[in-house]
Amino acid sequence: MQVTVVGSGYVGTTLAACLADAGHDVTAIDIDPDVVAAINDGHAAIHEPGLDDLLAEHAGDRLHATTEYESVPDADVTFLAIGTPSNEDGSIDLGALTAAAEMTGEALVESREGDGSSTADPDDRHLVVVKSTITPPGVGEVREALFGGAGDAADNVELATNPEFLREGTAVDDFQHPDKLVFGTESEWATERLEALYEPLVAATDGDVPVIRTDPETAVMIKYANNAFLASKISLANDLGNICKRFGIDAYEVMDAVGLDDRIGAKFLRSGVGWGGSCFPKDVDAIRAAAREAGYEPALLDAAVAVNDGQPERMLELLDVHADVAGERVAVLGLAFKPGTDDVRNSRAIPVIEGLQARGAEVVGYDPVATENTRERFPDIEYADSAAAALDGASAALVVTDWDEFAALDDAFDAMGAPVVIDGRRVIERREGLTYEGLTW
Ligand SMILES: NC(=O)c1ccc[n+]([C@@H]2O[C@H](COP(=O)([O-])OP(=O)(O)OC[C@H]3O[C@@H](n4cnc5c(N)ncnc54)[C@H](O)[C@@H]3O)[C@@H](O)[C@H]2O)c1
Ligand SMILES: O=c1ccn([C@@H]2O[C@H](COP(=O)(O)OP(=O)(O)O[C@H]3O[C@H](CO)[C@@H](O)[C@H](O)[C@H]3O)[C@@H](O)[C@H]2O)c(=O)[nH]1
Repeated sequence: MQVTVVGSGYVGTTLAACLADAGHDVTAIDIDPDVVAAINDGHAAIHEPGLDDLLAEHAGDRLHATTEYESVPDADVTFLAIGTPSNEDGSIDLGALTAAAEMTGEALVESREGDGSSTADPDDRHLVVVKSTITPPGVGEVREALFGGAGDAADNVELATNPEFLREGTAVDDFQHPDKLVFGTESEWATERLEALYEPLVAATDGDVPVIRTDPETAVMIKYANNAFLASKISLANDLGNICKRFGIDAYEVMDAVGLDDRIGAKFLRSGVGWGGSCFPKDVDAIRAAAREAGYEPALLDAAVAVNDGQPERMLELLDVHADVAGERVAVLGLAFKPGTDDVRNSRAIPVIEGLQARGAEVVGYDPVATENTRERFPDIEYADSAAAALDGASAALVVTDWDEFAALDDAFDAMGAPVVIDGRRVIERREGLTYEGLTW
């Protein structure tokens, strides 16, 4: 199939590379020429394990990147994978996505004018699929932008939604081995087209991927329910973990046992400094705002956010018990919102660094891949080239991201003055000579 992917960020680049790998001819569009140049050069503008290998294999062959929308009319499917960030009040900002939808519609008109056709040709229908995470009311807004751009050509265009569940750090593997596929369509034709598109991917997984065929609004609600559930699950683990800490009980021992209950499951029960990233915070905020707009107060989701927002400060309060860090060098180990990515959007490192700065500490940060992205937010703190260099001469260390390499740190703590380690992710072993506090254990 001919596929166009509009937006080449974490989701769009993964989608484009994996669809090319599945045998489709893919054009990746982005307004950022550097992103386009990187893809055509066979590597990604972001850090995502496995992605560069796919780009190196398919760029210039089944995968091309461009800043132009020219490939849209010839595509069997055009995906919109544009960011949907938060407005100040937490509601979804659809500005970039509706702009891209309108440009996609306009590209279809131009092709219609180009070939002189004036009536709807049922064999020449265009399926435009929203990959971005959008609220149910947002579906109508994107449809309006797309059809508005398409004008008279709109009768040949159909909108569908196909939310994405991949995680950063494991994006390629998640996309290639999905737990489920969700097709939100308005016709059998659109459903069949999506089935045909995903067929090689499903076949590669022995064909046992559940497919949910539903309407566009239900499909996007499934995505929010998914993220809201997972974020709340972690917040519940954090709430219970904070209680455990008060009683001197190890929350990990407790939750490991709780997770053995089939009805609960073992995943996403790791308590600590909380959930960050480009998805959970903004998506939980967006669905809370949409619920409120519709006249419903989402009390449980409000509480999940409140617990999450409190965790970085709880970490700093534990530090206060052991050290006055004013004027002291303090290491922050891990800047990315999770291991395996260079993404720092809503990383828990941000409130932790701000809290340290408010205490007058001299912050030195270390992350294997997220330093440059953090520098944009905190240009004036020191950045170390290794965890050991960050710890050298520091009077305290705060572990914010569970990178594997931190678990291997041992002698490096000897270079600290009077070593205090506050572990927000349970990666460091307690050891002799180390004043160690786990956030919930
Ligand atoms: N990041 C994730 O792990 C993840 C997972 C599932 C779903 N999602 C959802 O997918 C969507 C995209 O997320 P992301 O993290 O990939 O975003 P991103 O910010 O990494 O990428 C968006 C890209 O779109 C480009 N862009 C903006 N306007 C454009 C336009 N008019 N035409 C062409 N390109 C344009 C930007 O330059 C950028 O490269 C969001 O709705 C997000 O919630 C993200
Ligand atoms: O037990 C856990 C698991 C995760 N986290 C934190 O939760 C955040 C999110 O982690 P994760 O879900 O692994 O990464 P994301 O890439 O944000 O993926 C989430 O958000 C994506 C965007 O919507 C969805 O597609 C994914 O299904 C969903 O897991 C990170 O800060 C993690 O440190 C915990 O604190 N405890």
